[in-house]
Amino acid sequence: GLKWKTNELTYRIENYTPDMTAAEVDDSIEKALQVWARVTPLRFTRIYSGTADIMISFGAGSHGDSYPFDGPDGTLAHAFAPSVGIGGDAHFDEDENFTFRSTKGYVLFLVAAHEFGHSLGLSHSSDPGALMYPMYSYRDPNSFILPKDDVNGIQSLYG
Ligand SMILES: CC(C)C[C@H](C(=O)NO)C(=O)N[C@@H](CC(=O)O)C(=O)NCc1ccccc1
Ligand SMILES: [Ca+2]
Ligand SMILES: [Zn+2]
Ligand SMILES: [Zn+2]
Repeated sequence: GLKWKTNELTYRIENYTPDMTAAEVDDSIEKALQVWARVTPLRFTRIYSGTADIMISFGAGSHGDSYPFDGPDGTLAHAFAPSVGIGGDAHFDEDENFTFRSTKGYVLFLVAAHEFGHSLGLSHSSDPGALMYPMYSYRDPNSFILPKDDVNGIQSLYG
């Protein structure tokens, strides 16, 4: 579907990557959701069992859907547009090295923020400075500001 019909969404972290501590994964996911919550009426509540709107998991190769991952690099993650079932879910390629703040590997916060853009209904942007640009580029997570193109995109759906 195009967008969520409600502003109150739930998420669940189903498993963890061994690349980082659980607390670092939790913080990365929370901060990535806050990126979008800050510029929309959307609110995210974490649940620890059952089915959430946004189910978050790490897996390598074939991992339970029709889109197997491809080993190190290439595809880093994917997420499904809003809908029932797999809609909204975000899967991260465990064959990547995810990091908390380091430039070595891929910063989970940045990848997750990009994926949650898809989970909320955004497609890729042609603006090279946009978070939703197709290719990962490192930005300091501590000073990250959502680019205008992404603000416009999400507010056109949930403004
Ligand atoms: C066709 C899809 C499944 C490719 C996939 C993606 O866009 N996922 O949202 C992906 O992992 N793209 C790579 C780039 C590539 O495969 O060429 C990427 O870096 N995505 C994560 C990303 C992109 C921009 C900012 C932050 C993170
Ligand atoms: Ca990969
Ligand atoms: Zn998947
Ligand atoms: Zn993408």
